[in-house]
Amino acid sequence: MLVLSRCDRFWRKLGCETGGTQTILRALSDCQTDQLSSQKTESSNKQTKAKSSCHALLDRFDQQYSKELGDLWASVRSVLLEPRSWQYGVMLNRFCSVTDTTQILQLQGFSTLLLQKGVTEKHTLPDSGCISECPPSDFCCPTDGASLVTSQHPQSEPSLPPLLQCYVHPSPLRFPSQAHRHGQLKQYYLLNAASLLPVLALNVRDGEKVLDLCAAPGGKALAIMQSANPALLCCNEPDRHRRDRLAKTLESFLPTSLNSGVIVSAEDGRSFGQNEPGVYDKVLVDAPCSNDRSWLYSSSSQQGEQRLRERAMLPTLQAELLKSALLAVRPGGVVVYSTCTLSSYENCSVVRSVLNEFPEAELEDLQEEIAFPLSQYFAFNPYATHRPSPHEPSLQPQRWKESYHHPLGILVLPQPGKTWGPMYLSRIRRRK
Ligand SMILES: C[S@@+](CC[C@H](N)C(=O)[O-])C[C@H]1O[C@@H](n2cnc3c(N)ncnc32)[C@H](O)[C@@H]1O
Repeated sequence: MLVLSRCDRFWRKLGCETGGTQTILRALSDCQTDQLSSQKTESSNKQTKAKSSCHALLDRFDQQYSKELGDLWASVRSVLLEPRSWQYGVMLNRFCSVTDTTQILQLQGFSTLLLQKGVTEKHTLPDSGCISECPPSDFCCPTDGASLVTSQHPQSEPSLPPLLQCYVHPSPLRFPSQAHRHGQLKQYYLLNAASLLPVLALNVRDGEKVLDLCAAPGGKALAIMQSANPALLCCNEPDRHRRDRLAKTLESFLPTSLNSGVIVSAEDGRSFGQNEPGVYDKVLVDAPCSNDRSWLYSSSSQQGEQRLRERAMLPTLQAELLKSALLAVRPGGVVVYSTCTLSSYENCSVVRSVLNEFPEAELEDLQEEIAFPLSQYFAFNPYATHRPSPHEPSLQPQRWKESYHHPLGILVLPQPGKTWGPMYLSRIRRRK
C-alpha cells in the first residue's frame, strides 16, 4: 500500500510548483520508490505504532451498542478498533485550481464520491463567457486558461458553479494534508466522507441565509461553501480556541471576496434562536457529542472516565441546541441535526424529545434523498435502506413520531470496506 504522507518530497513539489503534470508524475514515481523502501520498516514498527483503545469506553460501548445495534455491533466494533482500516475523503476546493490534485487522485485510484447539482449542466463562467460541460474531475473551463481560478490568484472571482466534489479510495489510503501557505488557498480538505451527508441533507440553495450553529473546526461550513453560494453563512463557535481554528480553516479555503458573506460568531448556541428568531433559511446543528471514533482512543483512563461523565450531560445540551435552531429558522425553513456517535441517547432520543415539544416541527424522510442513492458508498442502519414491500404499510411522518423504534433519521455505520461514520443525521422542517 502506498502511504503518501511519508513522501515529503512529492508534496513539497506539489505545494511549491503547483503545476506541470509531468513534474507531479515524476514526483509521484519518486514517492512510490521511497514508499517501497520504507515498507519493511513500517511493518516492523506496526506493533509499536498501534493506537490503544480505552477499556472503560470500550466496555461502555459494548454494553450499549450491542443492545442498540444487535449483531451489527461486532463489525462496527472491528472497524473502530482498527484505525489502519479507516478511509479518508478528499474534498476539493472549488475556489482554486485542483487540476493537478485531481490527476494525482485519479492516478492513485481515487474516484469521486459525491456529485451535486450542476455537475453535467452547462455553466457559463462569468469571467470568460466560456461554456464548460464539466466532467466530474474538472470544473474549470479546460481550454481557456483565463477562466481558471488558480491558487496563485486566490482572491479571484468566486462565482464558480457550485459543486461538491469528494474523492474516496476503496482502501485506507491517506492523502497528506496540505500545509498552510500565506496568500494561497488550499486545494483540498481531508475528512470522513460521512461528514458531507448532513450538508447534502441541508441542501443549501444560492442566496439562502444559513447558520452553522456549532461550526468549529469548519469542515461542514467549507462543504456548504463548496455546494452553493449562500447570501450569508454564519459560523458560530463559542469555544475561543476552536473558533480560532475555524477562522483559520475559512481563511485557508475561501477567497477574501467572500468575507462579507461568511461571518464567524461566538454565541452559546443555546441562546441563538432567542436572539435571532426566524432569521435563517437553513440551520445546521452538528452537535457536540461523544465522538465514538476519537473518544475510544482517549489518552488515559482518567480522560476516558471524564468523557463518560460528560457523555451523560450531552443529550440535554443537544436538545437545547436543536430547540434553539428551530427558533432561529424561518417558518418553512429546515434544520439538520447531526452527530458522530452511534448513541441513540444523543441521536433519536434528542430528536424525539424536541419533536414532542415543537408541534410546528416536522420530521423529513432522508431515505430517498440520501440513504438509497448513496448506499453503494456508505453502510446505513438497516431501517434507512429498508424499502417497504407493496404489502407493507410504509411509515408516514406523523407515525414516525409515535414509533419508538424508528431512528428518526439515518445512521452511517462503519463497516469493513465502507469505514465511514459513525454519523447520524435527521432533518426537521419548521411548518409555515
Ligand atoms: C462536532 S463539533 C462541530 C464540527 C463542525 N461542524 C465541523 O464540521 O467541523 C461540535 C462543536 O460544538 C461546539 N459547542 C459546544 N457547546 C456549544 C454550544 N453551547 N453552542 C454552540 N456550539 C457549541 C464545540 O466547541 C464544537 O466545536
